[in-house]
Amino acid sequence: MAEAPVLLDRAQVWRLLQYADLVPRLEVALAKFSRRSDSEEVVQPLRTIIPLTKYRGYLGVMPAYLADDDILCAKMVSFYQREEHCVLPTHHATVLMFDPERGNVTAVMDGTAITEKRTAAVSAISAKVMSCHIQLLMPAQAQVLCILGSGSQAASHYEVFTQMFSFKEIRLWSRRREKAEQFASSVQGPITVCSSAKDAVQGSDVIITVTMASEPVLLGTWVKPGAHVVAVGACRPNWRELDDDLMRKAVVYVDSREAALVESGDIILSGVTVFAELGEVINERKLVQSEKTTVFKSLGMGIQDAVSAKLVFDLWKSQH
Ligand SMILES: NC(=O)C1=CN([C@@H]2O[C@H](COP(=O)(O)OP(=O)(O)OC[C@H]3O[C@@H](n4cnc5c(N)ncnc54)[C@H](O)[C@@H]3O)[C@@H](O)[C@H]2O)C=CC1
Ligand SMILES: O=C([O-])C1=[NH+]CCC1
Repeated sequence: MAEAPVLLDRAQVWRLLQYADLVPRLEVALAKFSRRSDSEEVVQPLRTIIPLTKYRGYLGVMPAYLADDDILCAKMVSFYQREEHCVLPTHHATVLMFDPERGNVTAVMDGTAITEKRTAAVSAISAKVMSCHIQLLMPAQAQVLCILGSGSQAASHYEVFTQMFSFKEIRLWSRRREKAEQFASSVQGPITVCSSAKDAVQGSDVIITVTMASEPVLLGTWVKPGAHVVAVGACRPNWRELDDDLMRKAVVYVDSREAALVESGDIILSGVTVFAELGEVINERKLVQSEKTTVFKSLGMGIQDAVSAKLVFDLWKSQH
């Protein structure tokens, strides 16, 4: 009989998952993913999405297998478009880890914390990894960071971007100003709440969009040439966060080409061509066009959850 799975709640996952450990593992996983071609080393089907139309929600199922690392994992994530004043969370996720040899479940853990931290870490990698190459995706003298949205992803992005980079100024805009003010008063650092997205964006070097919007919240005319945009929301083929103008003038990077062409409204509806996967840049198969405005369109991948969950589980085992 297999042992009962270990159960790890949000607080345990949050405590164990530290960016300093997570970022290098995600870089390796992104690189492996973009070398996948016909290999069985990384198996990650497109996620299955079940629409929950009457609740304006979706359930995503995200399995992944990394053969060399012996990681077999599946995340289930639900997400909802809530009314502006609704206080219910918009995302819930659970991760199951399996023993790939025997097939039994070894751990069941909170996947919401994993989703928050791994997404933010990958966004930071889009800025950091490319700045390790001679060409910079992130402007070399980046001084102003702008965050549009003030929810869970805004918080994790704020955390990792302030740990990994030194911005002189951080601007925050949210459609509900009081939420942005609450957020700003809960963190340390040079943060200013802006009254409009345009005010927050103009002159910013790095712009992160972390909203549940389905229409553009970021317009190309506001964006400083050469800025780096990290587009994290809009994960449905008919949702947008960025307008056509921005998409068409930027060089576009993604986490997964297959997913981008099926799930990203910003890419599908603007008709732009994806220049590279982030993993292709890490593998030095694609260069970064530093003088141009760049967009990293993130959708989230099962392998990111898998390496994060493995890290959490290994740390938990080492302490028990
Ligand atoms: N790329 C990835 O790997 C992942 C992407 N996401 C996406 O990131 C985005 C943010 O997620 P969370 O912070 O967890 O959500 P959240 O619900 O905690 O925060 C959402 C923020 O968007 C704002 N917002 C909602 N509707 C808006 C609209 N129409 N216009 C402007 N702002 C609006 C809210 O006021 C709030 O500030 C979502 O689109 C989510 O699906 C989430 C997880 C992983
Ligand atoms: O990767 C992920 O978990 C998600 N991407 C968009 C919503 C949830």
